[in-house]
Amino acid sequence: MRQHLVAGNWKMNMTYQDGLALVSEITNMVADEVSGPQAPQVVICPPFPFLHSVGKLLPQGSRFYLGAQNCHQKEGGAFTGEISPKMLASVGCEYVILGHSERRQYFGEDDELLSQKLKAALAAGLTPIFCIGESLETREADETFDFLAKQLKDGLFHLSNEEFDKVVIAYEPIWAIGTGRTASSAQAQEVHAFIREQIARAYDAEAAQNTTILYGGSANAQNARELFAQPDVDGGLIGGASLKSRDFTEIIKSF
Ligand SMILES: O=C[C@H](O)COP(=O)(O)O
Repeated sequence: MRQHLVAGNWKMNMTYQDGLALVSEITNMVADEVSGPQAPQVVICPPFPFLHSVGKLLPQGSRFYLGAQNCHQKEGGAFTGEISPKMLASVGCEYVILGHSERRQYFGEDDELLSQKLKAALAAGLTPIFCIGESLETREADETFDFLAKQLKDGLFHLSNEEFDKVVIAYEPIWAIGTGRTASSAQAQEVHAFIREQIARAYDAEAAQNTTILYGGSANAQNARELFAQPDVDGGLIGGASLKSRDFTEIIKSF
């Protein structure tokens, strides 16, 4: 179901102690300052070792949810060092980020592997936050829309209607991630509207309207309000600014 949503992706940052302190600050600030029908769901995505403890700090029945940054494609077995979707669900995770450009770039995750991960995550009852986004080279070559259409088709549109219904999409232009160079609100809106068009073609108009589509890439307390005001931008996948309680809370308040 389409909804306002802000997810904080901590990536490989924070110690356990700092992470728990951050979550306590955020939950307290949000409880005091955030309310109303426009207020988003908030997903906290810490590193694996912190998941269980962070989950315990999230108030039950509140707007907060726990998410992971990745998962393996199998339910279990001899895969040393890996974490299955079932394990994530068992520690209270409800979301998992998949297809982040850092996973694609540094860990060689391709559409075939991501398809398997998506299926596995859905089978375990997790909501995937599936990331797509073009490089600067692709944008400058004026190939953004072809590139994104292919990422959607190969990465996501193999899902059944019922499966697709449970997926959140995050548009993250690679050139904007961690660079301080945010996509303009017009650029974000243009791509988000394009994504909805592609969903309508692959599924139907209702699916397109019901999909939650987040923007990610140097979103911060200063630019979130304008980004979230765009008709097809439903929220954000936040990296750097999710590591500071005041900044993250301001972003959560930006609807
Ligand atoms: O997952 C989050 C994105 O990669 C955005 O990161 P950023 O906000 O640090 O640019």
